Parts: sequence; structure tokens; C-alpha cells
Amino acid sequence: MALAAARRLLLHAGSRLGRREAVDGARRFANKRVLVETEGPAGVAVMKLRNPPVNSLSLECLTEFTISLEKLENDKSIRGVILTSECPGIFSAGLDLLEMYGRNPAHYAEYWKNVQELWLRLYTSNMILVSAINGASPAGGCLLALCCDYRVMADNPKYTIGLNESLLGIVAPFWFKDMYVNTIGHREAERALQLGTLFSPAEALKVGVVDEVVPEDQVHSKARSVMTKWLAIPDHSRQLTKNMMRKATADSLIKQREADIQNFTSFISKDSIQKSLHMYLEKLKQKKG
Ligand SMILES: CCCCCCCCC/C=C/C(=O)SCCNC(=O)CCNC(=O)[C@H](O)C(C)(C)COP(=O)(O)OP(=O)(O)OC[C@H]1O[C@@H](n2cnc3c(N)ncnc32)[C@H](O)[C@@H]1OP(=O)(O)O
Repeated sequence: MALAAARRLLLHAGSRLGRREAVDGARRFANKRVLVETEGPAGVAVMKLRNPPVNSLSLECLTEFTISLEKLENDKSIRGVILTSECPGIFSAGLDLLEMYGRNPAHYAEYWKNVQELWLRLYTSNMILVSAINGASPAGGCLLALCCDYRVMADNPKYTIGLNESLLGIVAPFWFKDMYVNTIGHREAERALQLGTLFSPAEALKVGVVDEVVPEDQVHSKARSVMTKWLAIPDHSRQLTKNMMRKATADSLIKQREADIQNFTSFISKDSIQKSLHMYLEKLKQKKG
């Protein structure tokens, strides 16, 4: 709850607690883990995740992300956002495993509430969201990309994307699943979710997880040109259409947010699930050694 208060403070104090600078006419504001710059076509912001080493979505990172998005939504001059990463080779490693391991139920509940909030805000944003996927994008990283209206991915076979939760011994929640189904269809989602498939860029393009794959050095310029195309559509008709397409999926979580928090908390608190997460974290460590 202290975090909610901090969030309100940050949002309203905005430029006092975050930094706001003017650089060559471009505006920027930054929290510690999210940098937002307005540059390029008028009305477009570039939002860069910078939570090294892997842009995991820790509670602090989620909060800063949500606040930054809220600020942009409230800025009527901003019509589109390009979402990308400042961490080399990583778009986002997804939800922070250390927020879901070895903590208490109150912490899990608070964390999940913030995950829900970011998702709802991203998925139902009135702004045009284009992701410039410049690195690995497993699980929650893929979720961020799926929330966007268009996904451009760097053509580097080392970068993979997908909802790989089942590989961790956990289960993607129904709203992750719904968005996957909306994006790639039921059959592909059913298979990819069970297998926890992490797609290479070429596979992701084939199956429809991403919309375009381009050479790595062109990801940003392509995202900008896609944005220009989308900006040519009148906002009101595009927004109403987006809302029509996404409302049912968002509503199904909105209707049962509390129950979803309870489900998450009791699931993640189970000894067997904690054991799975422990093993997965160990595997990540061993990979290094
Ligand atoms: C009923 C309802 C049910 C609900 C049930 C529950 C639903 C939960 C839904 C979950 C959604 C998720 O997103 S779960 C998260 C899924 N994410 C993943 O599987 C990604 C795991 N990470 C990776 O594959 C890799 O790290 C990858 C991102 C490709 C980067 O590889 P690199 O070689 O560059 O870097 P690494 O050496 O592996 O990692 C650097 C350090 O970052 C840490 N790290 C990596 N990913 C991390 C992460 N997600 N969270 C925390 N820490 C992470 C590593 O442990 C290392 O820590 P040190 O050793 O200390 O330096």
C-alpha cells in the first residue's frame, strides 16, 4: 500500500521526482527504469525500458512503467508510443521471478495487482502502440509486445519471443492466453502455450506473434514508419475500432480482478510451484557457470 502512495506522489509530482529535460526541442522524462522521449513525428513518444540486466518487470519497474504510460495518456499532444528497450539484446525477460519466489502472500497480491494494472492500461490504451522488439522477449516480455497494435522484431535468431510459462512449471493466466488467442488464433496458441514455445523471429512472423521482421539496425526506423502510417488514421475511428476489438478481453479481467489476484496468490504460494521456480532460477544461474 506504501507503493500505491508512492505511485500517486510520483504521478502528481511528475517532473519533480522524475527528470524532465529539453534536448534540442525534444522533450524527455525519465524515472529510473523507464525513459520517455518525444522525438521524430509529432505526437510520438519513444518509451525505453532500462532495468538492467534483463529488463525484468520488478514491482518498481512495473510501477514506473504504468506511471509513464499514464502521463503520456494524459498528454493530449501524444498520439502514439514506440515501446522498446535500452538493454542490449533484451527486450524484456518478463515478470521478475524474484517477485514471485520466496515472498509472502501479501507481496504476491500486491505484485499481481500491479501486473494487472499495467496490462489493462497498455492493452486498452487509446494511443497507437508499436513495439520495436530489439531483443529476447519471453513471457511477460512477449505480453508487453502483444499489447501493442503492431510489432516489429529484429532479425536476430538469438532473440526469441513467446509465452514460455509452462517451461517454468507455471501457467499463463487466462488473460495472457486470451490475448495470445486473439493474436495467433486458437490452435497455434493452444500448441505454443502447452509447449512454452519461444519462437525465433522468422517463426514468430510466420505464426503471427510479430507483424514484421527487419534487420536489427532498422527496427527503430521501421517502427517509426509504421507509426507514421497509423497516425494517418483519424484518432476517433481508430480508437473506437480498437476498443471494439479489445473490450471483451479486457472486461473479462476487469470483472474478476480480485479473484484473479487470489488465484495467483494461492497458486504461486504452493510449495510445488515455489520448487519449480527455484529449479528454474538455478538453471539460469548454471547457464552462466
Ligand atoms: C491460476 C493463475 C496462475 C498464475 C500463475 C503465474 C503466472 C505467472 C506469469 C509469468 C510470467 C513471466 O513473465 S515469468 C518470467 C519468464 N521469463 C523467463 O523465462 C526469462 C528467463 N531469462 C532468460 O531466459 C534469460 O535470462 C534471457 C532473458 C534470455 C537473458 O539471457 P542472458 O544470458 O543475457 O542473461 P542471464 O545471465 O540469463 O540473466 C542475467 C541475470 O538476470 C536474471 N534474470 C533473468 N531473467 C529474469 C527474470 N525474468 N526475473 C528475474 N531475474 C531474471 C538471471 O537470473 C541473472 O541473474 P544473476 O545470475 O543474479 O546475474
